[in-house]
Amino acid sequence: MIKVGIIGSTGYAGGELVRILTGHKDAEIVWYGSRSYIDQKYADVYRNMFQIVDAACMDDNMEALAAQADVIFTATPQGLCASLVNENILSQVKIIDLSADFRIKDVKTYEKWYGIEHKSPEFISEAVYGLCEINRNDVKKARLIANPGCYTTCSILTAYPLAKEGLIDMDTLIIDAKSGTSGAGRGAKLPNLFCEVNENIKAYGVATHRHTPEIEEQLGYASGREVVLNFTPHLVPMNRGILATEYAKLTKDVTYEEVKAVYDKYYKDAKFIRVLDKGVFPETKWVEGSNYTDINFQIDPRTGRIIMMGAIDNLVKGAAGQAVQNMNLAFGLPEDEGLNLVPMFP
Ligand SMILES: NC(=O)C1=CN([C@@H]2O[C@H](COP(=O)(O)OP(=O)(O)OC[C@H]3O[C@@H](n4cnc5c(N)ncnc54)[C@H](OP(=O)(O)O)[C@@H]3O)[C@@H](O)[C@H]2O)C=CC1
Ligand SMILES: CC(=O)N[C@@H](CCC(=O)OP(=O)(O)O)C(=O)O
Repeated sequence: MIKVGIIGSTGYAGGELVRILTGHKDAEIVWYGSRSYIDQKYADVYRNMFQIVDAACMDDNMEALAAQADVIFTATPQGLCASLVNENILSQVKIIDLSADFRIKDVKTYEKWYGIEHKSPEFISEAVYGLCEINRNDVKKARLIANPGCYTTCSILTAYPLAKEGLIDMDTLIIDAKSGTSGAGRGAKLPNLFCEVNENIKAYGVATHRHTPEIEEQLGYASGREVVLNFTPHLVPMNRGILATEYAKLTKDVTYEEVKAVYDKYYKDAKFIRVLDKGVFPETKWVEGSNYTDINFQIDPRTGRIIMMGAIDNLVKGAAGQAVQNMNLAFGLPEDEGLNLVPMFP
């Protein structure tokens, strides 16, 4: 049994980790970390866990937790994991960080976009970017895994095969993405109040969103060149889900079948990626509650552009599901253990 500690178990991403790991046959949660609910029953924080989780919440003492666990998930605000991790901890336990602390390889870029000082830059280079479908082999050997962001997971997976094969002109790539409000976490924030979000759609972080450099960096590795792109996120009145619509000029004349073959080349064995049938486009409802990424595309011969679309559940493939997928890989388990979550509808 893998002993799991979760720092930040009382947030939305942490709560989803608890939900998924409760059904994982090879994992046992030994630490329900919290800042605000220490010593209170976890099931009082999330009543869906009544009679399922009996434990009380604990603090964020990573040193103490490292002595008890095989893996620690940090589902905490930006900067916290970097401030807690050290060599002694990493020599005892694997860490899967759901925040952005170890995602971006250039510390100055991280500090610029996040506006905070990085407290343990010495571990950035060894951290593996945990986008399982792309970095599967490195994840298996990693002791520190940087779980990708929700917008980034969806945006990168949607464009990755075409970027890798040089089929799209990276200078023309534009990503328009929409997210449900759980993406902003459980903490009370004025822009996320019911009256601000309900019956409303709004762009935010325009030209400044912190996922921009993460997407640029990863698609840069894929395409073998520097990528600078426009990424515009929107908040939509739903609980979960991300839909990314991406536009780029094609570098050559290609048919539907040729592009489909490129997606199949990269994803045909990827359990959690579903390239949809011709003319069927991703919808957030069809992936909700699951670890799937649904993808499809449409060539527009009139403009010479391709329109690519991807949908995920931000809390599952965009956070906790992907984190568990990373854990499975890192511990030599089947990649889908505990993750056979059938999408729910309606
Ligand atoms: N929501 C999403 O869709 C996604 C989130 N993420 C990332 O996951 C992380 C968590 O996000 P999310 O769950 O949405 O956020 P929430 O605001 O819902 O939860 C934050 C969690 O962190 C804990 N926490 C806050 N401050 C501290 C602290 N100083 N010390 C210890 N624990 C602390 C909170 O504890 P308590 O409640 O007990 O005070 C809570 O458990 C973030 O880095 C986020 O960027 C990544 C992908 C998707
Ligand atoms: C709707 C909403 O507010 N979403 C969050 C992204 C959540 C996420 O995945 O981002 P990280 O893992 O990088 O924190 C945002 O825009 O900041």
